[in-house]
Amino acid sequence: MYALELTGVTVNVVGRTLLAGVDWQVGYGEHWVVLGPNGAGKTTMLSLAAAVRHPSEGTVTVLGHRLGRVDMRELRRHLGLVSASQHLIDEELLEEEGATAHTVVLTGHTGTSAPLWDRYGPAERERATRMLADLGCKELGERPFRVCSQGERARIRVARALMPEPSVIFLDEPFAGLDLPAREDLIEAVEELAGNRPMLTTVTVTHHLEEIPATTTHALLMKDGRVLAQGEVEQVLTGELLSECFGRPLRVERDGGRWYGRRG
Ligand SMILES: Nc1ncnc2c1ncn2[C@@H]1O[C@H](COP(=O)(O)OP(=O)(O)OP(=O)(O)O)[C@@H](O)[C@H]1O
Repeated sequence: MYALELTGVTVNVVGRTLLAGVDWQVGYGEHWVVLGPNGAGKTTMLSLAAAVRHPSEGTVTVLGHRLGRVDMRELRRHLGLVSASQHLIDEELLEEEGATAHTVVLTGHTGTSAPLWDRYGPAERERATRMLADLGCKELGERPFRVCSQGERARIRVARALMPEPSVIFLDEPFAGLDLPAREDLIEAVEELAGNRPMLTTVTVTHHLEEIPATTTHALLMKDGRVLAQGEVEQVLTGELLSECFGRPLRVERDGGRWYGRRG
């Protein structure tokens, strides 16, 4: 059984096709990167796999449950989504309330923007502290989220998404806007998550080869709402396929498990 399975998936909105004929299978414990130019359909595909929206045609099966036949809210409890474009929590509200980083992570337990204090016991508080530690930011626990840097917030968001012990975590451009040290810290944290949680499945959308964690096992390239290539990362991240995907000659190099791209 796959963690995620999309078969013949199409997404149409008025007058436009955002995805067409997408087939994709993600096994448990695999770590995928999804690449493609702006507007290729990456976020749209993620929102299907993360049980946020339904396809117009085709089937989407998440953790063995077919969308359309399952309570999406219940299913989402087993999925962690960190996305700049799909705000799942009202961070402004948390900032206004002066919520600490620890409180923001705790809200991941209930999947709410506001903390539901009567739902958090010692076990949840302790877990929130552990999730912050796993993301390398234990010292931020009592710091107001409002004053945390972009890099710190990025890690706090991932810690929050891990609170309900999801089977799959989706990271939609998690490194956007981070400076080099913050980016490297988050990449290292994602690599450690993959290393420490053998059953966790991850799907990361990014624009830059430099941002691909070394633990990535598979890659999928999108172009114009279609899947151009998918499979094991070494087979897919080639100069030839990336040049076709982005529409200009590109060269790809690998060093120490990480990927680098430049014009060809
Ligand atoms: N509800 C909608 N109605 C019309 N067009 C939409 C809608 N949602 C998305 N689109 C369009 O669909 C295309 C794919 O969007 P999507 O956000 O999936 O792309 P993406 O690959 O994630 O892009 P980016 O790298 O820029 O984030 C874009 O051209 C976008 O403008």
